[in-house]
Formats: sequence, structure tokens, C-alpha cells
Amino acid sequence: MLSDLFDRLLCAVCNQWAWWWEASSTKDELARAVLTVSILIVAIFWYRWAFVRSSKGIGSHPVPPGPRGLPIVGYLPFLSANLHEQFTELAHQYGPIYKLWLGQKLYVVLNSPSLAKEVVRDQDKVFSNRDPPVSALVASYGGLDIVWAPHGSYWRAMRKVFVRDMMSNSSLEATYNLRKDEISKAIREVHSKIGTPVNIAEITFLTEMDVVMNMLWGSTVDIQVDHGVRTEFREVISKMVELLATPNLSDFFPVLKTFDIQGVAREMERLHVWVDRILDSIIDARMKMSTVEIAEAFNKKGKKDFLQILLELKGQEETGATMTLEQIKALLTDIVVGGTDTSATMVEWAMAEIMHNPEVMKKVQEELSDVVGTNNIVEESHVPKLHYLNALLKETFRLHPALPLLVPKRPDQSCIVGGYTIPKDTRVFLNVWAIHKDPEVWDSPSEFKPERFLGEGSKCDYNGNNFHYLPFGSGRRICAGLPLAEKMVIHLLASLLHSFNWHLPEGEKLDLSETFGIVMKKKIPLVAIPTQRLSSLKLYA
Ligand code: HEM
Repeated sequence: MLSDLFDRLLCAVCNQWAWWWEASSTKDELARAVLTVSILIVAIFWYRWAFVRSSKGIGSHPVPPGPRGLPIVGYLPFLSANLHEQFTELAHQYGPIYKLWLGQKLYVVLNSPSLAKEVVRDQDKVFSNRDPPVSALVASYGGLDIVWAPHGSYWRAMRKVFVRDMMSNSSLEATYNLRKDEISKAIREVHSKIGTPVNIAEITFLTEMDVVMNMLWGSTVDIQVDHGVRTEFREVISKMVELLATPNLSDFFPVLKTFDIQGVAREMERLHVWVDRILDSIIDARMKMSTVEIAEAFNKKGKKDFLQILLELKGQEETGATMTLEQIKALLTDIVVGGTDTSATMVEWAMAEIMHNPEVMKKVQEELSDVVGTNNIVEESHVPKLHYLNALLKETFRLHPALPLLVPKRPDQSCIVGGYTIPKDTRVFLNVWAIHKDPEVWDSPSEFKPERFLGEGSKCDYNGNNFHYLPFGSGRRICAGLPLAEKMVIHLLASLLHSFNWHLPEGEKLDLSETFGIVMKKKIPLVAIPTQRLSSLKLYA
């Protein structure tokens, strides 16, 4: 992928600069040769200077070992498409902590639970910064959201509003009916397709998206009316998530940022403008409503939605807790983008693993019949009693963590990890994908065994306190949407399995290959055929 890019880049440079070496006289030829060599020498010296400066350790602690790359570009030409697998292989060669130069930037990859602990627990504050890629800055109004904002008072305030007003127990309880309605709608939709192939990622994505959007602004804007916008939203979000993980020369060589050689920033800008326009129209519609209309809408739904809470903050200039329109839109984008693709992808992975292991499907469905009953629909209150399903989901998150390298961290000072120096501003990847398969911690790590999370194993949760299990990250930057994700993913999965039996289309084989991205997807989307399992589907009417 990247080597292709370099070939194309080389070609472009050769064409552009042909006039430079096609000299007309010997004198010109000599002058140009001297100048070319001088530029090369300066570039190499500058690179060596940057390299040496960042390679100095603190005291007797050297910087970590790592593969040698090429001058200027470092290890960039050798990166493969499935980065999580390549990073895991490199750990076998260089040890659990190693460094890589990618263009002008130094990266360190951590691959063991003890190193993870040093970063997310012992030195969490130092590692709480981000290094947003150019594409992320475009999508987040310049880093005004939660995911990409630098660690500090602004990030703290945004995260606090979101967690307090949308993720608290009371808020989630108040919005339960809304989630239940969306799941019922999904079950009815699958029912209408009984006996025909269903794209699992598509149905789960649209359901998660409707839940999130309803919680954000659903009291007054009926997003479900416009099917076209819903489908387009899915395409736009998927594309945005893809662009966030696209290796971009502007990130590895900030001097090239203005040229946007691969067009990543331009493409993200196009998508961002589309989302921005939709958000503007939603906010505009809300602002045009009278106070009476708003109060009536909230009475009907039982709770103020998040947009209203944010707009009220916007109006509170005197309290100092005010928010600008751009900040509100950045936060809304964050939640829609961060909350939908991740959750939907995890439901798809769980369904794929279940279909790959028929005895697992049998056990889950037996448990659902016991706990929920065959003449009843799944409610969130059943979830704590669904021990096997909970274990199965934890095992899915272990084998296929949605964010295999989390979101890269950036220490705001030089520090020591695993006995090595990590210089200030290094980009640090926590390879959760490798940690979740560490044979020192997990027995038969590549096997899908939900039983490992039963009994004593059930104490291992998503809260980031077990450093060998970090599907939502850990520390102060742990996933801010965890309480909602935990509820939604299992409720939707349980409902799909309780209502239907699933099988693959005739002649199809299940493929469990992964494709690397900021969100790691199934390489081949799961398409499965539902058949009716319960006669109680009328309960979803
Ligand atoms: C299965 C679903 C989900 C998974 C696996 C997941 C995973 C993650 C991970 C790994 C991180 C980065 C943690 C780190 O850097 O250490 C993260 C951050 C974040 N997630 Fe999630 N997430 C999910 C669902 C959601 C939902 C539903 C929302 C919102 C409604 C959400 C909002 C966020 C936000 C705002 C952050 C940034 C936190 C910060 O930087 O302070 N996520 N998520």
C-alpha cells in the first residue's frame, strides 16, 4: 500500500523535476550537480540531527531497540496493510517494547500487560495527550471534540458534560425506552427479511446510529423519516473512520501538510462539510422551536435530549460554562462517529464467532430461553443474568478488539517505560490486539473460548483495571461511551439471537479475517439468513 504510494510519488517527482537534471551546458550541469548534492547533504544532516536528538536516552536508560529503516522515510516503506499483525510480529523480534521511525516521527509500540500498566496507570497523566492526524483535525473542527482534544481543562470540561448528562446511570435509565424501541424496530426489520440474506453490519450500524442520534437530538428531529439520509450517514461515517487510519504523508512529514499529496484532508473536508450541513439544519430546526413546543416534545419523550443540554450551556455565558456552536458540533460528531461503527462492528464480530461455533450458539440460545423465556422479549434487566452471553462477548472483545492499537498516546515529557526512555512527543501505540493474545496470560490464546470469562474469569471487566484486557482502553482517556456501549451491544446481540436462528447462505464459508483500521472490521462482511425461532415476535410490534 505504502510502497505503491512511494512509487507514485517518485514518478511525480521525476516528472516535475526533469528540467532540473536535463541541463543544457556542462557548466549548468556542474552547478546543478553541486546544488543537488548540497541539498541531499543538508537533508541527511537534518535527518541525523532529528534522529540523534530523539534517540538520546535519560541517564542509563536507552531508547528502545527497533528495526532500522531508510534515511528520511524510516520504516514507512516497510509498513504492511495489517499493522496490528505486523506490530505483533515485530514484538517477537525486538521484544515487547520497540521503536520505529516513520518519516519525521518517532513511534514506540508497547506489547505487554506490564508495559500497558506503566503507561495507563503509573504514568497515565504523562501519556494522556494525543497527536491528532490531519484528517482528525479536519473532522473535529480542529480538535474541539473529546477524542482528539489535548489533555487539559477544555478536554476535561467536554468529557464531563458528556459523561454527566448522557452516560450517567440516571440518563441511561431515562433513555431505556428509546433504545428498546430501536431494537424492536431492528427485530421487525429482520423479521421482514426472514429466509433471505441479511447484512449484519448494516442492520446493526443503522440501529446503533438511530439510538445514538435519538439520544442526541431525537426529541424534536425525527431522523428515521428520511431513509436516504440514514443510509448516506452510514456511508459518510464509515468513510470517515477509514480515512482516520489512512497512512498519510502529511502526518509523517508535517512539512508536506500544505500539499496534502494523497488528498486525505480534502476528502475528509468533503465529508465533514456534509456532516456539518446536517448538524446545522438540526440545530437550526431546534432553535426555531418555541419554548412551549420544546417542553411538549420533552414531556412526550420523558427527558431532555443532549442537544438541548448543550444549547442551554451555549446560552449560559455568565456561568463561564458556555459552549460555542462549533464546540457543540464537534462533540456531536464525536459521539456519532465514535459510537456507531465501534458498537456495530462488535455485534458483527460476535455473530460471526457464534456462527463459527455452533455449540456456542446452542448454549447462548438455551440461556436466553431460560433467563428471558420463550414468550418474552429481551430487556436490559435480563443482561446481568445472561452469564454465558456476557462471557461470549468478552471473548469476542479479546480476540477482535474494535480499536486494536487504541488511540495513539503522546507523552508530554520524556519518561522511562520498561527500563527504556520514551522521548517527549513520541507517538505511543498500545498494541491491545497482541496483549489480548499474550500466551503468558491467556491459555490457547487464539481459540474462541467464552468459558475463560466464567467463574473467576467473570471478574475481568471492561473498566481497564486488568492490564491484560483493555478493549475500551484504560486510565483517564478510557472510552467515554463505555456505559452505553456495554448496554447496547449485548442487548442488540441477545435480541437477534433470541428471536432468530441464523445460518450462512448455501455454499458460503465463514471467513474470520480482519482488516486493520482505527476500527478493525471483518474483511468480508457477515451475511446470514435468519429463520424464525420464537413465535413471540408479535411482542416487538
Ligand atoms: C463497542 C463499542 C466501543 C468500543 C470498543 C470503544 C472503544 C474505545 C477506545 C479503545 C477508545 C480509546 C481509549 C484510549 O485511548 O485509551 C475510545 C475512546 C472514546 N470513545 Fe469509545 N468505544 C465504543 C463505543 C463508544 C460509544 C457508544 C461512544 C459514545 C456514545 C464512544 C465515545 C468515545 C469517546 C468520546 C472517546 C474519547 C475518550 C477520550 O479521549 O477522553 N465510544 N473508545
